[in-house]
Parts: sequence; C-alpha cells; structure tokens
Amino acid sequence: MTGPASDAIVVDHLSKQYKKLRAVDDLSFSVRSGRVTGFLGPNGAGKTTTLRMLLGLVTPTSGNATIGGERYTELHEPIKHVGAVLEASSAHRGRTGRNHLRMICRAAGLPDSRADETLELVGLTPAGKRKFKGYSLGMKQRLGIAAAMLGNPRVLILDEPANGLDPEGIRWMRDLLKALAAEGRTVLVSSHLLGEMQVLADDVVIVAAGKLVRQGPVDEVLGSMGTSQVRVRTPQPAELTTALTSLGASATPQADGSLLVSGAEAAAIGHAAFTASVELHELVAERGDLEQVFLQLTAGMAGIR
Ligand SMILES: Nc1ncnc2c1ncn2[C@@H]1O[C@H](COP(=O)(O)OP(=O)(O)OP(=O)(O)O)[C@@H](O)[C@H]1O
Repeated sequence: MTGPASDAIVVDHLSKQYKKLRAVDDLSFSVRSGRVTGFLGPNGAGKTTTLRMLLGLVTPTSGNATIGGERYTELHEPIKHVGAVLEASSAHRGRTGRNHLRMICRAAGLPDSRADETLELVGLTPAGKRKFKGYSLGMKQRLGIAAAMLGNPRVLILDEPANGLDPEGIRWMRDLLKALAAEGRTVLVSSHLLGEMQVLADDVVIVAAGKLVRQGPVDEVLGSMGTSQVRVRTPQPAELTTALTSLGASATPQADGSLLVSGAEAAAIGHAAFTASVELHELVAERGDLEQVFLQLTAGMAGIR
C-alpha cells in the first residue's frame, strides 16, 4: 500500500458552534500517513465533534477538514478511502456478524468475500455465524473495525476503540492498529487511556476546550515538558541528597527505597556521586509519562462546559 507521504488528514481552522457553546474553536492540526496518531483531550474537549466533522456527519460552522486533500462528502466511494468506528457497532440483533458485514458489502458494491476476510482480520471468524445480540462489547468493537476495513481504506478513524475491551483485547487492538499503520495507512484514534496511547501512538494531537494544546511526535511532546527524572538507588541516600542539592537538583525518596531526582541529567548525578564517594546501585533515566504531560498541558482547561 502506498500513500502520499504528505499529511493524510488536515484540519484547518475548524470551528463548531452549538448555541452558546464553541465545541470546536479554530482547531488546526494534521495527521501523517504510516503512523498512529492519538487524539487526546479531557471530556468535552471536542474530539468526537471534530471526528464527526471530518466524516461529514456534522457541518462545521467554519473551517475545513480534509482527507487526502478532499472533504469526506466529496470522496468518490468513501468506503474505499476511509474506515470509521465512532461507537461500538450496532447491527440488527437477530443478524449474524457475518451477514451484517455482507449486507454492507452488497450496499457498497464490494465482494462478499471481504466479509470473511475482515472477520478474520479482527479475530471474529469463530463468532461470525453467531447472532449480534449475543456479542459482548469487545466483540462489537471488533465487528466495528471489521466493517471499517471492508473497503480496505487508507485512512482509519476510531473514536475510543478500546472501550469495553479487556487487557488482552486492548493489546490485540494495539498490535492491529500498529500493523495497519506500518502498511502505510493513516490511523487516527481518540482515547482516554493515556498509558495505552503512550505505547500505541507515534504522534499525538492534544485538545482542550475545543482548542489545540499541542501536536507532535510522542517523544517530542514528552521531552518538551521537561518531566524527565532519574531514578537512583544508593545505600547512602543522605550523602547523595546533599551532593545533589549543591547541584541544584532535588531528590525525593520513594516507597521502594530509591530516590527520584529531578533537575539533573543521569551523567551529572553519577559524577556528583563519584566526587562525593557515594556508592550507586542503580541510575536510570525515566521518560516523563504522557499522563503527567497531558495533565500539565490541559490543567485548568478540563471539565464539562
Ligand atoms: N449536538 C450537540 N448539541 C449541543 N452540544 C453538543 C452537541 N454535540 C456535542 N456537544 C457539546 O460539545 C462539547 C464537545 O463534545 P464532544 O463530544 O465533541 O467532546 P469529546 O472531546 O468527544 O468528549 P468526551 O471525551 O467526553 O467524549 C461538549 O460540551 C458537548 O456537550
């Protein structure tokens, strides 16, 4: 699968006004192909509204959202370009998962064989002949992804796809989305699971109160916040703390007996310990985590509007 290396999704000065509420407020960001992009924000930040505008389900008050340079509503055979999972799929209760997919295939002019191929892709083959009413939430999520993949689209847009999945299901979803991105597809996924996003996403777009807060590669966003700390283990914590204080760094004792040091790089800490004849048993630089950074970036902007 080859796609343009350029931005696959472009959101350009997009706004949506609902009466007095500006749900999305002059929002601009772009999403690259071949990568998983996490779309993050506190409750009510405007994520779902943005995704719905991207998919032509909500009309923007102003601005533009395009996929491969075109608005969704202008795409010829959109099912072949964009697959979307906005909420756990709904289907006729008495219909089997396989028949549900086959009906979509027929309506879209796709061969029936795609139903079985996508059931296989999402690991639902054994349940394909069971009725939808017996599906668990996790199975419904998988069926939603199968439906989104029927047209073999280059772009996938998923709103909280991990909802209702157990840990094994979340891991499965992570592997699938990473594999789809590795094939060159564009994967945009909204989620509240920041720990999961830190592992899954290559890039993040963080919004709050309808506005862009930060976008970029996860590593850059984490690095830019200066949240990195160094974990140190020593049998002489008091001496080390004194040595670090003269460096301008601070050391906080942890429940497991280690010290968490901020304000100095690992090399400087090692050197300070060496000069003070302090023995070290562990010296590990820890990356700040996405949850910390997210809370810092969106502080005061969270909450129901
Ligand atoms: N059809 C609508 N009419 C009026 N207000 C709406 C409508 N749809 C969404 N809103 C409001 O717009 C704001 C943004 O909602 P949206 O669902 O886009 O946020 P979100 O980031 O997806 O939130 P969550 O993480 O809670 O799902 C909210 O305050 C919501 O109540």
